[in-house]
Amino acid sequence: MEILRVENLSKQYGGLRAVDGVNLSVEKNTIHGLIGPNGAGKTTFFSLISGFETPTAGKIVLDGEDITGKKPYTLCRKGLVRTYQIVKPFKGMSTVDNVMVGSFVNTDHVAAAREKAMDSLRRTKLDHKAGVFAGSLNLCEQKRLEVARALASDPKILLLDEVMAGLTPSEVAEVMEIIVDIKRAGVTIVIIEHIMQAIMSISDTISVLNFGRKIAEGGPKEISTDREVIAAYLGSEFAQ
Ligand SMILES: Nc1ncnc2c1ncn2[C@@H]1O[C@H](COP(=O)(O)OP(=O)(O)OP(=O)(O)O)[C@@H](O)[C@H]1O
Repeated sequence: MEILRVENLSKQYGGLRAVDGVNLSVEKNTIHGLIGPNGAGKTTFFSLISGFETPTAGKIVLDGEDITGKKPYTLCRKGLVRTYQIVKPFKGMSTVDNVMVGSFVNTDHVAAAREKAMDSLRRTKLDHKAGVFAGSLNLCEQKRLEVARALASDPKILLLDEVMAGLTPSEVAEVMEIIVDIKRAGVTIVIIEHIMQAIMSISDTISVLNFGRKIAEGGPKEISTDREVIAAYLGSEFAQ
């Protein structure tokens, strides 16, 4: 069953079409990977879906409702939330207080918000760091904090922007496990990631963007052998 549909989505910056007529459908309770070379339009695509940018053309439908042009806060209340490529915790606040910022989307009660935050920290294996300043967390912990904060708002669909970038292989494995657990708990995930081995092993479906256009879509096996995808990443001589 479909949870998110994007029709002919486009974003033009001056003469540049960062996202160019993309059609895409995300199935409920799946992990949908979004890959493509640098500058392909992946982050812009996320910004359009999550309401941080307004599309030049096209339509975004969440659970049957047209959400095109809706603001991030409204979308968050409807269950669509994103994380950022660059982590920005409130460094002078504790880890749990950072995560409570997400909880307050759905509750005004401090005790309930704290409980939700602690639950999110357990799911991201950060509960032992609840009381420390977020500024003292290492990169992997800060990335998990971003995920915990998003989870605390109780999303139906979670957009993850490069949550594994800059991590060691064992940290990548740990984050992969956390993401699969989140899916198992019933959350649909759309994920941008450059680490191929990670995206290939956790995604149910992968869409490939290149110069703002969707050039391929399918299961990991199909994508890894697609000539156009190989050409986009490695140069056309490799696809011959
Ligand atoms: N606010 C903006 N104004 C003008 N051009 C922009 C803006 N945001 C993005 N772009 C351009 O749009 C194109 C797509 O950028 P985007 O960041 O979405 O790509 P990406 O696939 O996320 O890349 P990366 O993998 O490097 O993060 C790039 O050419 C970029 O320079």
